[in-house]
Amino acid sequence: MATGRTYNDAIDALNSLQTPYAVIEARRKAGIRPDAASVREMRAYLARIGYAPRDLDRLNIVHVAGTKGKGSTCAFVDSILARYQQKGGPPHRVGLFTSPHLIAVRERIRINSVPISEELFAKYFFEVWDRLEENKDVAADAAVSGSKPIYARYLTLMSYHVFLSEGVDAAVYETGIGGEFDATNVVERPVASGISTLGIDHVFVLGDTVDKIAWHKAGIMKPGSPAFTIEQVPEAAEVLKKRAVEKGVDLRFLDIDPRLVDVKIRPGATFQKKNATLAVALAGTALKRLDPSFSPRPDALPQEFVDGLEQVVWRGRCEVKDEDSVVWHVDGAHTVDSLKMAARWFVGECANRSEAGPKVLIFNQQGRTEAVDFLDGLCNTVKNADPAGKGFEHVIFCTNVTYAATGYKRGMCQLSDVARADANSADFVNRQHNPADIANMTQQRVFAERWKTLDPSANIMLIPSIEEALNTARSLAEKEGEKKAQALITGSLHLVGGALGILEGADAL
Ligand SMILES: Nc1ncnc2c1ncn2[C@@H]1O[C@H](COP(=O)(O)OP(=O)(O)OP(=O)(O)O)[C@@H](O)[C@H]1O
Ligand SMILES: [Mg+2]
Ligand SMILES: [Mg+2]
Repeated sequence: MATGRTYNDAIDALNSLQTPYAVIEARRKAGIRPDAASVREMRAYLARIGYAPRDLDRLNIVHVAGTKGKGSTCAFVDSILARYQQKGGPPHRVGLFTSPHLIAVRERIRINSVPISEELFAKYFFEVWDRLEENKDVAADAAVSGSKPIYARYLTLMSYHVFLSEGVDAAVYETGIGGEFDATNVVERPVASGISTLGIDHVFVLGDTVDKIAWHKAGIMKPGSPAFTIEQVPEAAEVLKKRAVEKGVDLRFLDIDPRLVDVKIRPGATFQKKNATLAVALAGTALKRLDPSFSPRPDALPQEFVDGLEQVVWRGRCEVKDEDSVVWHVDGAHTVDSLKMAARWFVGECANRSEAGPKVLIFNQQGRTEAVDFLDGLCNTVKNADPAGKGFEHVIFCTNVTYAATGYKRGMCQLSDVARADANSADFVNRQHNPADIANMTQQRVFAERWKTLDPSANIMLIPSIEEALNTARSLAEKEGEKKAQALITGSLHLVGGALGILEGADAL
């Protein structure tokens, strides 16, 4: 264990808790999945750092699960609550816990919408670390005696300590994977639970059909707490209803809130209005809990809600950055359905721009073999939207390594590089992928083969780093001349975080 106590030391210690690729593979082969023991273990860790689940009641937690739109919904709720906090509250301090991060791990734990500082992160990280060390045997569960929780669980545990120590009185929690067995599911009495759009993702852990996935997500509903969801595909809706009845939970299916009609939600697409609808219901329930006299007019949203929804900042989703020769469209979609949404959004943006030049795709996915099936919808959505049936002229498949020169050191690095990684890059360290696949661009080659069958006229390129991918797009654009190239950067949040870091430099966070 590192001897120092700096932010950098905290990040190194945290990275040592990542499950290595070899272990993930071994578990997958043995068919080991998270189960009820996961939440039991989280409770035991919570006890070791000095809290009982009922202590979490002080946080007035809004808990959100879903396949897509969790983070966006949480960001909307946070932004609405922030308007009340800024007026003097309640709430007086708002916590936000999300995953994954784009640029720095601190992004996952925010107070009043701002990522906690490096100093606070280091302080609370090591307080949790020390308590775990000191109370090795306090846990009722033998499985966790003496051990440390893995990466995502450690951050979840730490977030409770941060929020409780900092006097947070309303906290918004995004689940990591699933719900029933997720680390965030130690909360027993949330103020409200929200389930965003359900679809297919994390098939190994959650199952390969929407009903199995819905079962997991429904696990965040708790008796005594209202639950909300939006329109779902029938198989998912059925499971949610059934589990709500079993648990005795009042689950409401919300149609798009008519009060949003004049609210400028960005992007103005239906999926985002669903996220906003869910957020309005969740924030309203939280505010009512904090202040029983809170009773907004039924026919119009309070100004604080409108401002919160219109002014939300949620980086890496549907972002446009206009440069001299390229307009970058940046979206972290990484499932079949959300990539279709992202493609539709991109096409809409291009259509609004009279000077739109050639279309360029920069795509990365790492580690998920099913990702090759993400490409069909992406390719066809763009082709079908073009009157001449033209898709992307240039298609770049890159790895998730950020920089060309420093390679793995700044990117998703190998175990041996963890110690050498510098302050900023350590947030990107990822031991969960096979380094050989990245070096050989194995997955990118599979993508290229598929794209050739989808669109034989496309100019397909394999590029080893995000930095070089962006530079390639720029030089293609300059060659093409007067019309600005329209680039879509999508497929993974690692790609999007890396790209924003390069495009914005030090200002990225
Ligand atoms: N309700 C939705 N339905 C379908 N796609 C969505 C929805 N909301 C967002 N998306 C798409 O998914 C992307 C990721 O959104 P968001 O970060 O809110 O999802 P998430 O559930 O937090 O995903 P993650 O698995 O990355 O944590 C967005 O950029 C957008 O393209
Ligand atoms: Mg996910
Ligand atoms: Mg998320």
